[in-house]
Amino acid sequence: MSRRQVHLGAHFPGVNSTTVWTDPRSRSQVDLSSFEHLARTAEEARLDFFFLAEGLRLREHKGELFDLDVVGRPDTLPVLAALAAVTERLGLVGTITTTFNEPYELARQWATLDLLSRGRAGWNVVTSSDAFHGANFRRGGFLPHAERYTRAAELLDVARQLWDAWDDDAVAAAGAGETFLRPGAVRPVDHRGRQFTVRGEPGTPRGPQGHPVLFQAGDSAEGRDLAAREADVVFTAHSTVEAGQAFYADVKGRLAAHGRTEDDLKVLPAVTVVLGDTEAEARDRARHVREQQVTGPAAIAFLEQLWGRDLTAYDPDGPLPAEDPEPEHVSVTRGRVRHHRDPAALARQWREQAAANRWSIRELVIAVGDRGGLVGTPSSVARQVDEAVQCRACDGYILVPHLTPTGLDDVAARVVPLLQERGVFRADYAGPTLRDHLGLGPARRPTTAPADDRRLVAR
Ligand SMILES: Cc1cc2nc3c(=O)[nH]c(=O)nc-3n(C[C@H](O)[C@H](O)[C@H](O)COP(=O)(O)O)c2cc1C
Repeated sequence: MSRRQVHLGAHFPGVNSTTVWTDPRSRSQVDLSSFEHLARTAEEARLDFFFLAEGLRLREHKGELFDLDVVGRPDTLPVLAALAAVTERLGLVGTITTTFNEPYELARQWATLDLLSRGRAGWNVVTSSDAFHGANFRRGGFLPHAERYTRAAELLDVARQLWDAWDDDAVAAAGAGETFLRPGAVRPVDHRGRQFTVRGEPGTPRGPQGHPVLFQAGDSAEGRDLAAREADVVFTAHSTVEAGQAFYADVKGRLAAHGRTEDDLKVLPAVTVVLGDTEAEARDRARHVREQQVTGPAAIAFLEQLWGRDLTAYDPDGPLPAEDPEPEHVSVTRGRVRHHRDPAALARQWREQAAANRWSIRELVIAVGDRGGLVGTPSSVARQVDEAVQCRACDGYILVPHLTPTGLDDVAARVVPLLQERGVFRADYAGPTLRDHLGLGPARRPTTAPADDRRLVAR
């Protein structure tokens, strides 16, 4: 039996604590040349797609803008549209929330990107984390967690109706015949739901993929259900083999209820990669990267997120605070997803870990914030990627470099050829569209409605 094929995406390292902006090789996170460099590198290596995250508000810490790592980024869709002009085959995937947008405008924008890129558009659907982001939008507050997913489901339903309203061959070939549109090839949409009312014919012709490839990132049961029902790819943070296998089994186990099979949904965790000529050199480099990511002030700010109070009097190279966090004050940081269910218990656990290993605050933060990632020689990293895919921990990875924009260069030059040699990664693109790269069939409409609100998507 042939080996399962690896899928790879390139995450633009624009913002966040993984990005090492103090490195002298770092360049702008907003300049077109940076996006272009990463995209061209990814395309030359025959990666499946380029990937952009979305952040709709600058993070705050203790009432001020959080300035210890990179913040501020351009809007997703114009960046992808610009990249469509400088790449030929690479998939172009971006994150856009369903919580603050309207389905008509999103369907139109994604269809436009799919047209401009000739079938390379992919939409990472997220529902956003908190009311802090909501304050920037006219909805003001925020939808409760479950309602965000109900809204996402209805929004996707409307978007699919809009994408399907034009037939593939609705428009006559230029210069042929007297009528521009084939009669009956564009049908009106008439949707009246709890969140949206949309009536009329959409103004944008159908893109080459029909529907853009749909990604989903959200880890709750509702998020996983949305992925199982609607998505072609799920983006996850479960990047270790053990956590990945559990996530993979869970999310793929949800597919049958929607008449779908394992191959219909790809699981792609975010992962960092650090290479060296020897294993020891790679480990040293990984350690150096972590030390650059976790400066002394960053370590203190990280602890303050759990303790919920100012800890700047503490020495980052000294021991952890002896007192416990006060739960009612927890979360002095806004705009970043954190799930500390029991801060006091976690603080105790960290204190014990630090004492047992003789770690300072900074060493503790370096250790507990480390998601593992792929560290090793090019051949050991290629083997790790291959094995993770064969043992169903994932279907590949979204690679998250720590340097903007050159962080993918070494992986592209040194690891991808080894994956090709192993017979698990394409030597060239098999087709022109992102659907082709991911081995996905034609765009489909979901066969089942959301369990909690079937009325909304009855058709
Ligand atoms: C791997 C991953 C990547 C995400 N990326 C983004 C992002 O770029 N922008 C964003 O607003 N939310 C992002 N999210 C957060 C989701 O929007 C979601 O709101 C959040 O995970 C809470 O939903 P949940 O309870 O279903 O996990 C991401 C989530 C995951 C798991």
